[in-house]
Amino acid sequence: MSAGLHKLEAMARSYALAAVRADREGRVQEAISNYRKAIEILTRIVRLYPDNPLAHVYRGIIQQYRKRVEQLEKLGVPAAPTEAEQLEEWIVTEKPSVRFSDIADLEHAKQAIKEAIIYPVRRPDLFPLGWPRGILLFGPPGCGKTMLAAAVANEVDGVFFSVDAASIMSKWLGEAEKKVKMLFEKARQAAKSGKPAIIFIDEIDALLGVHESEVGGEVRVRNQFLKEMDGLQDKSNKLHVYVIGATNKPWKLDEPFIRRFQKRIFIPPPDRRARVELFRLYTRSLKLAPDVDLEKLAEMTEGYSASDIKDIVVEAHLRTVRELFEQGGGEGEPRPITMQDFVEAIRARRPSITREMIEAYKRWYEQFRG
Ligand SMILES: Nc1ncnc2c1ncn2[C@@H]1O[C@H](COP(=O)(O)OP(=O)(O)OP(=O)(O)O)[C@@H](O)[C@H]1O
Repeated sequence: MSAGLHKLEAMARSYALAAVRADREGRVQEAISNYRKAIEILTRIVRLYPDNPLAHVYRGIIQQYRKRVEQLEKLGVPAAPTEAEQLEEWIVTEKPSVRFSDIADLEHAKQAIKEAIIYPVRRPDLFPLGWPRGILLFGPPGCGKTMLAAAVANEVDGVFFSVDAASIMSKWLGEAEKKVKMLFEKARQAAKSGKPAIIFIDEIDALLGVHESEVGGEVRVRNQFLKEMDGLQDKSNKLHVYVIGATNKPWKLDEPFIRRFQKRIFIPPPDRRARVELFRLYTRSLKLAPDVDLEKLAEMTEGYSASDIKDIVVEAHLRTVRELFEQGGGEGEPRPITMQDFVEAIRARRPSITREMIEAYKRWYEQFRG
């Protein structure tokens, strides 16, 4: 008997037990939810393993649980959230406030994104051969991938759907596929109402999954995703739905996946000049002592990400605030931040990015330049 079947049966059993226990103890919502999960898994078992000798027993149990769920629902308890409502919880559709001008450096990435999204949104007539709908941002953590995606949505006055791939990979079999479908459906609806839709999927490599034992569940999520991407790319499709995927581990993506992201943009760690810009950006509203030399700080922070640099500035500033509370009772203003504050904040923090990481990104890019 397959390990997959065993695993499913064990899952079904544990939901069934939880459901019956909750039912017996009067916890109606919990009982309904566990019965439903047990039904879902048993249905899957029956579908995947129709020749299993216990299949007819499972069918009987499914019927029985369905009836019980109906009875419990009739007890007048508040309706459980619908599937659509549950699925909506993990999609963030906030309007981002970040703009390109808030992002230090990354000029080539900004330009590439303008050409891939902003120009086609504004003048689709200038792109008779079509344009890419999938854009992959890859590079070390904390260097602006999320910021860039949010800024694009803002610049085109679009609707921003931000999801984390790990949160799509729900532990309930089948649900992850539905989530992917629903995400694209919502984006298409938004685009039909006239606004460009930007789907941002962080850590997109997680969509490929790692647990092969889940009876093909992850393969189906991946296939659903590829199918949705193909739908967007269809030449006759004039809707402005774009998918921006971000990853720190592009080498985890397989070829069919990579192919759907026609545009691949490397988001590098900040170089010396960019680090000066970041220090300037983040110290803009702070009081600095005359000895603070931003060029020198940039020189000292090779290998630090943009996010690290922000944290260093926060820490240096915090030292002055801490002092004000510890020594001055919290009255008045903190003293200006000195070079020493920055140096100590840098010392207390390791750079997040190594030379080997950069080499690995470059090697990958050489192979899949887009
Ligand atoms: N180029 C940049 N200019 C200004 N601030 C930046 C830049 N890049 C990153 N930051 C700062 O670092 C934080 C984290 O950046 P962001 O979330 O965009 O990184 P990321 O590349 O998406 O990282 P991850 O892979 O960890 O999701 C931002 O909220 C911002 O404060």
